[in-house]
Amino acid sequence: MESTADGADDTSGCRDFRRELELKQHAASRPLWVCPDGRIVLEASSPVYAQALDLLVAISEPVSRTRHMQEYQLTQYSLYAGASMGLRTQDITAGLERFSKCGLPEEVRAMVAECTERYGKVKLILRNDRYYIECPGDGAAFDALLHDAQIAEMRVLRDAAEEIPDHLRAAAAHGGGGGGAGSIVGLMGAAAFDEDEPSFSRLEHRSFEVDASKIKQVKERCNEIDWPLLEEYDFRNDADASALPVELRPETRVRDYQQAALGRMFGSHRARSGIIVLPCGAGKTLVGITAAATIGRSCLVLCNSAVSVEQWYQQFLMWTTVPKERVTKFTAGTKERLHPEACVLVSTYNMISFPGRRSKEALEVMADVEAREWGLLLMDEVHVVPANTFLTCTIKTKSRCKLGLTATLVREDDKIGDLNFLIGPKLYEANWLDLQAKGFIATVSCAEVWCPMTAEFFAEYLRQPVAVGRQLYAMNPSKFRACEYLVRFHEARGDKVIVFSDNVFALKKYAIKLKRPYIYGPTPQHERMMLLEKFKSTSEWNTLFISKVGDTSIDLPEANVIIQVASHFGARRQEAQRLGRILRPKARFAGDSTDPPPPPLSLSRDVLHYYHYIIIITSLSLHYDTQEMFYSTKRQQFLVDQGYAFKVITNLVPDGQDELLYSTQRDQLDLLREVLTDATSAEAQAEDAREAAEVEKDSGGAAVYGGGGVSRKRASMSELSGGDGLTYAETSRRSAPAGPSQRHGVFKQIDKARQQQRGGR
Ligand SMILES: Nc1ncnc2c1ncn2[C@@H]1O[C@H](COP(=O)(O)OP(=O)(O)OP(=O)(O)O)[C@@H](O)[C@H]1O
Repeated sequence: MESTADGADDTSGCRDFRRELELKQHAASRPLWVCPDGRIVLEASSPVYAQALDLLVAISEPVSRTRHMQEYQLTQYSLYAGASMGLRTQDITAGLERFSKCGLPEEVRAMVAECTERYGKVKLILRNDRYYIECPGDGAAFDALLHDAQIAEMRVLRDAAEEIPDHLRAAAAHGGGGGGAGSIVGLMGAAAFDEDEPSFSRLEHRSFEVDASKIKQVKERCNEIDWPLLEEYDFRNDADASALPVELRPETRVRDYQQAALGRMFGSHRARSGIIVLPCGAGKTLVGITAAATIGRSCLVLCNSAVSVEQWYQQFLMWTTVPKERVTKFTAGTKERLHPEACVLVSTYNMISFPGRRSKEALEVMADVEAREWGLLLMDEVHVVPANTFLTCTIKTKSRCKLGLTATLVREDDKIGDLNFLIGPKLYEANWLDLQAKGFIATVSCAEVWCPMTAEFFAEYLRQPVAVGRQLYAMNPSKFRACEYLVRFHEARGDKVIVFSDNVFALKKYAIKLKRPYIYGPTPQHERMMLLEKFKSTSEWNTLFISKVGDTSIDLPEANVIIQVASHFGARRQEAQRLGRILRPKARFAGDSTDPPPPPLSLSRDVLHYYHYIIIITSLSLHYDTQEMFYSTKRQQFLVDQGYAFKVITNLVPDGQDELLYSTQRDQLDLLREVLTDATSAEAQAEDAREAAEVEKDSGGAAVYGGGGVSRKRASMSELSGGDGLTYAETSRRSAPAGPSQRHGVFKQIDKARQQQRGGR
């Protein structure tokens, strides 16, 4: 490899760090490679893997977590999260130094220092309907904010004495406040009791009030001047909010990873706002409910769809002792008034942010929602909510603490940064493979089935416009036969199969030809319920064809096989969500049952296995990728990064399967004619439009199906994780962990210095 003087290799994007990093003694027993650009590689086989992982989860973003090697990236936000959990600069550098095979690069030290010294030092507190900025014990932060002209405009000037909150005033009376209330903005020197420190140490609580209607601007400005706000709620000392009578039921057992996630939220005996990331089916709902029960104040839950509202409602009653009358729903179909005392309200993002005219009942509920100071705002599936809807919800509701829950902290619309900004840092992210190994989520085999296009379809594919091309690969006879083969194979094993097709035309054709039921947007609710019930509880139908309405609003706990025949573009989240449909292990395998976790996958018939197939059309010659291969690779990226290896099956259907449909050339040509006539028909197009509208409605306007913006390039470790020697080398330009524009200032300065050095040579 040709590399430049500083080790950078411009052609491959790789860098050779040998000159910069020197191996330490006993390097082999240390698990980390820490690169000067903040990338960290962790060896999963190390005996101190678990300890090193704990540190990395707290301070970095996972990029790729394959079975043997994992890659992480230090970012501004990840270090912010670490600092907000109480990790000090020296804790982080000492931890990295201890586990690193080489001396810690100066750049990394500088970045850790710069980010952690400032983050977590400025807090935004809601108290008695007023927002305060507090800088406990940090005079530099306080001075910087106090002297900032833009923040000065958003301050609220009141009488200084009024500024001191009751609990601090009481503390001051008992403990003797240090310093005096000095400035016109109510500078306080009151002492506070910190539960973290049993010695009752006194902290200087410098604070001032800011305009509640300008919170977004205040946050933005604080970010700009590098003093980001941390939202923390001292719920134990909140005498103003009435208590919610809620406790977890004695039989509720919170799993260890759920506890670990909650530990990150409540580590300082206060509630930190932020995001918890757990795989689908790992029990985010119980995590949210436990957080609500811990805070014990009014809680507003926002979800994506009415189906999720119902699930949250039921689970609140199932896991906790909260009186039924204290839990209400607010959806298009159910508009219950809030309990006048502390309560739980479950609603959708759309209901809260709806800009149009509302019914009288809805107006009344909304007035209650807006008037109340919520102890906790729980936001489910935060990664899918459109940025504006999200912003409106956070502005319309006043909450002391916000918790976002998600399975996939990836978006195709480049808005992930907004979540950090509007909710808070990521508090915890579970490792999918660890939960799989413990039996909490199912062990799934993933495979990409490659089917070469038949010659006649390929000739048309090259000639036809893109939209028709899509129908040609969705309806290709070789794909159809692969699907039919898999359906029959798995049905014969007693499996329950879901076939996903985003292409309505193909969905109907497949289902009708194979004589299996299908559900798509226009399927009436009662028919959906009937079909799902039959699928779940009888052996009459073991395969169900579903369009993308199944991504968000249909609960399919019985399925253990997913086959994907046609998908829209390259949304990584959608892929993960679909896999999530089968991740919930069936009762006998769940990690909290007394049964042992499932054995490693084999094809024995007495064990329930989970399969995720993606059938894609390849070009005849395999000399170039079809568009479908291109998008499929992009879609898999997230799962590959979670450690899933996709096996490639190139010869799925054995010879002599003549009983499969479209086995003769005549049948195939008939199909081609049918596709060419129907695919371009106005009816097919109208159908697609109806489907899109239906999905939009079901998901509460939250469907984000990404496309473009993809570049093919050699990626990091996920390249190595493709099954059977295949490399998965595509990554989204937008999702690349540390592109130049996302890099921290320290790295930018270093890059600039390097460029200047090079220029000078
Ligand atoms: N601690 C626990 N003990 C027993 N069962 C649990 C526990 N936590 C979660 N579950 C069960 O696991 C299943 C999945 O939980 P939940 O629906 O909250 O998952 P999720 O993470 O929200 O998944 P998705 O993203 O697919 O909605 C549910 O049946 C739930 O009751």
